[in-house]
Amino acid sequence: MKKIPNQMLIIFGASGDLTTRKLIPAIFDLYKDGHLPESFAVLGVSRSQLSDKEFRDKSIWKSPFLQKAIAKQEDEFIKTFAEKFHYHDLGSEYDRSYDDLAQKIAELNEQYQTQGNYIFYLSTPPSLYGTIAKNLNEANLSQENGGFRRLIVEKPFGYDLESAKKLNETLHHYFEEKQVYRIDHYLGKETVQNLLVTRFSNSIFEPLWNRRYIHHVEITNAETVGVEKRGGYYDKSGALRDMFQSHLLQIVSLIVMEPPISADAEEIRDEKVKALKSLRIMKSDEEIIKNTLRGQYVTTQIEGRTHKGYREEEGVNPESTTETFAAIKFYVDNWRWKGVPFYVRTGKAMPTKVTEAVIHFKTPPHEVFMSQDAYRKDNKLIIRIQPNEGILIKFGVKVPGLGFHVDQANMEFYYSDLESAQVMDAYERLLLDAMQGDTTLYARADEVEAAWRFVDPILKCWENNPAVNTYGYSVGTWGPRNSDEMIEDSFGWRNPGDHLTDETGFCILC
Ligand SMILES: NC(=O)C1=CN([C@@H]2O[C@H](COP(=O)(O)OP(=O)(O)OC[C@H]3O[C@@H](n4cnc5c(N)ncnc54)[C@H](OP(=O)(O)O)[C@@H]3O)[C@@H](O)[C@H]2O)C=CC1
Ligand SMILES: O=C1O[C@H](COP(=O)(O)O)[C@@H](O)[C@H](O)[C@H]1O
Repeated sequence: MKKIPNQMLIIFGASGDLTTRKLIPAIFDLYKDGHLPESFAVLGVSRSQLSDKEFRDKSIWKSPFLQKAIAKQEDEFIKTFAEKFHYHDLGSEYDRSYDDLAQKIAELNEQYQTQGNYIFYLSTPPSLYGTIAKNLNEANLSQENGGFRRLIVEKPFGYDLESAKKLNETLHHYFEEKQVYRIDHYLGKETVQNLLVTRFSNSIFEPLWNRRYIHHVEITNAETVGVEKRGGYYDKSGALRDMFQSHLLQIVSLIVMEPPISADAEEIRDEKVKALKSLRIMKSDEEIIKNTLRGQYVTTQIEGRTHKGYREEEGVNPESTTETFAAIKFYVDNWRWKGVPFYVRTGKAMPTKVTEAVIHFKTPPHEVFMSQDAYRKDNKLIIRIQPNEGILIKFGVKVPGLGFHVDQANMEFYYSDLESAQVMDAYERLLLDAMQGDTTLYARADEVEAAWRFVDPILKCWENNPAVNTYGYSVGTWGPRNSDEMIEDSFGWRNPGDHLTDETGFCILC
């Protein structure tokens, strides 16, 4: 691993949920695993008035998200970690100027010898991203004179194509593109990255990876939880913006892209952009309504217990039409994928938490052998992104005994079986990359815009036709029942783990 330069991480929105729940535990893991540079400091910035001690107590010593990890360490070890954390408030009415902030940063830079290398992490409401970038620029904090200046921007990156473009323009006013790191935590997941390696380091897959051999591609992202405490945010977003536009289209781009000429960040991102640009944009409402479906979870009784419906969640409009489930069928208009349907669905309050991509291969051109009744003739490659990260191939084998009967067998690989299997948390990996200046796993401006270009007409159509193709679904189900009918040739969706009853959870074999 490259030596990581000394630096300071300045988190805007330091008193918020994401910082406490994800960022600080990720920084702690980096510290524990010896990945932090020799000189490193964190400066938390928000409006709340907190002393350094109060900030450290809230986000480290008393953080529910760190208790397990710190219980395993000596107090002295945690103390050294906590002392790297400082806090600065911008005043309850934003009345403290960024010159004060610049002064504070300069003092810490001196104290920690961070060599003027700063990463600014924007974990505030997105409406503030532009203002913060502007203020940083005016306080001479965005200019790379001596040290590096990087800006990590959290999702959502825009609300639609127009706002994403505007945000890009604004950021480019104050920071150069190479300084901007748009985070998509799915790219930090080991199995998402493994999609690239599986495809481009195995000559057994790549020759089959095209319209001649692939029948269709299916991607499922399911969560058991509802919107929890994020109802206010989610009600303005919905599943299409929250998951599909960002995380799921990232997975699509890795499945669709052409081989990059090297593992260089720009080469990979160029290919991903090309992939996203080749998604066929649905132009008419008629086409969109035919190829998309949305749902909202409704109040459900399960074994005598009432589970809240979406409209009853805190922060949600009781008449909301925001979708908590979305399923989209689309095509990719290029040489490799012409005519291959892609089916992607995402939903909350579903039976299990799972994200996987399934490549369904075409059946052999001529049936020579007799199949078992339940045998599905298509070979499948299942890439399990979470949980039980791994890969599975389903293929036909002879049933022992007389005749030539075929049944389906599995060949599988689990990450957990690797000896050195320590899967880094996505935020840990992505922070480390930003600290090293590696943008490969961050989204580029044109990539984000290409994704919005595909999603925008669907959003507009759904907004103009709130009742069309919208269905309720019970908590703990795979979304609206008619979503199965979307998939041609009566394949239906693969509902992993559906028939599994044991308590060990489900595996990719199911
Ligand atoms: N929470 C999550 O799981 C995820 C969140 N995100 C994104 O991360 C960002 C933060 O989300 P989350 O932590 O949940 O939000 P919260 O509402 O919990 O926190 C927002 C933070 O921003 C601070 N803040 C508000 N105004 C300013 C300002 N002018 N300058 C500096 N800080 C300010 C708030 O503190 P104060 O009031 O003290 O100023 C608070 O610390 C959002 O863009 C969200 O979409 C993305 C993926 C997942
Ligand atoms: O970005 C988001 O992702 C989470 C799901 O992330 P995962 O790593 O647990 O799969 C989702 O719950 C949230 O709504 C969304 O904003």
